[in-house]
Amino acid sequence: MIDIINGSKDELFATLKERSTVDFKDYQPQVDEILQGIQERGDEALLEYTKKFDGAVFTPQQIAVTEEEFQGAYDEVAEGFVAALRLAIKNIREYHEKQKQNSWFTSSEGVFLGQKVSPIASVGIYVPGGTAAYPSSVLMNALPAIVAGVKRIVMVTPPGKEGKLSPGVLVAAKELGIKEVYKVGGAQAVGALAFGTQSIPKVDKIVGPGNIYVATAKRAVYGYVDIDMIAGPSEILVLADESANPRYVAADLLSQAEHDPLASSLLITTSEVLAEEVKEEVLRQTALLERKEIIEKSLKDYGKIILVKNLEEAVAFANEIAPEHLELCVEKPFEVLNSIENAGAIFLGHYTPEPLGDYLAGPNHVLPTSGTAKFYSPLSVEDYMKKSSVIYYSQEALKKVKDEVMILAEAEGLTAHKNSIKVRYEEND
Ligand SMILES: NC(=O)c1ccc[n+]([C@@H]2O[C@H](COP(=O)([O-])OP(=O)(O)OC[C@H]3O[C@@H](n4cnc5c(N)ncnc54)[C@H](O)[C@@H]3O)[C@@H](O)[C@H]2O)c1
Ligand SMILES: N[C@H](CO)Cc1c[nH]c[nH+]1
Ligand SMILES: [Zn+2]
Repeated sequence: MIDIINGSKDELFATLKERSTVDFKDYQPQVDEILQGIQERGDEALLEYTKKFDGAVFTPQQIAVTEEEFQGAYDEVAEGFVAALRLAIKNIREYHEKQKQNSWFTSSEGVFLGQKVSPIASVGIYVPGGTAAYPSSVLMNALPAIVAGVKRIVMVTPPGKEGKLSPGVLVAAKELGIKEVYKVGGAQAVGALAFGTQSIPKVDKIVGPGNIYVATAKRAVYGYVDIDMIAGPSEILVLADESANPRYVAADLLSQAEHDPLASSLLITTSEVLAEEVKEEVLRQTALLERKEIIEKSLKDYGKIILVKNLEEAVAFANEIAPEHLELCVEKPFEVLNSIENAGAIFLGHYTPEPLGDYLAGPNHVLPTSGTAKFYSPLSVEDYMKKSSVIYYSQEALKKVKDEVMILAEAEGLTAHKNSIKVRYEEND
């Protein structure tokens, strides 16, 4: 169910290209119609689409999660869940605290310059919930916003047929103090956050991963609001030499395959023996897992084992693919790290499985996918902050540079610009 390719780049890149073009254009018309419905009819359309795509029937008053629903969720989560969540919150918060940028200012001879950093006022967080519920994505999206100081954090996530949200997702929101949670998902939720409805006031920015409908909607509303990035279906690339354990490698490949039929799981290895063993292990372990159908589809279409001659070739492949997650299951991972240029998150050694990063190591699990790690970075505190330049010149300091400013304005033919300098010295001279 997972093919071995012998060093041929072409076959691999053709598959990846096909995957990255399973794309927006096929879904755009339907998503545009949904967004237009939300823009024109607000809550009425939101409730209609929630019924159509999620099977949940609400009145406008039932969209927002109530305090009773938050409290009830604590009774439903498994033993140990809240303690595990609190450890994850601690690690993720500590990691993101280090990303916080401060305002800075400099001054000399009547000139005061600086950069004032402020949080974005309101942010909408999309927490996926179609085929699985993601309490961990609540933490990954909200904690950097909290660290940044965002005042209004709004969370949306799709309800199940009976109109309920996952208790784990609700507990995660409650633990972080998020009060505004709405039971809507898909493109209609993105539309509600971007344009506002009678029940959901609009936000300034929308963040968070989701399926192709969510990603297409985020792209479409960019400009009405800001967005973080298009974090699409999950990906893993394991780069392994003969020191790797085939059981661990197979398990890590399967961990991402279970997210989505469009997820991609790749192994690049220098060892033919390992390639064969991983192939067998993948079959053996899949039989023991629950989300077999998704895994089998994802591996059939986007699972590959690539045999290469040496580690240099493997690294070149990895940099070209720019995966969301890159595991370096090699004897000397820290040496290989130096040559990695493009990856959302890099996991070193045989005991740093990707799911550790998904849940509680500390770094963010919202990462660039589909090769966009060549230019995008993981979701971070910076995504929730904006900067303003600060400029002060004294009368004397302006006098020193007035001629140069007027020459530059003149060169652009902008006499009103020149005049704004000139009037100050006509009056005072
Ligand atoms: N990068 C990350 O950090 C990260 C984290 C978690 C999940 N993910 C990814 O997020 C995705 C989650 O997808 P999901 O589907 O489970 O949840 P989702 O919440 O993204 O999507 C579910 C919604 O899609 C809409 N929808 C479904 N079928 C539709 C249709 N035919 N027409 C219109 N709308 C439709 C529905 O409104 C539904 O509420 C997966 O691809 C997973 O890999 C990524
Ligand atoms: N691996 C996903 C990002 O691609 C994140 C996640 C959440 N829960 C489990 N995994
Ligand atoms: Zn995952």
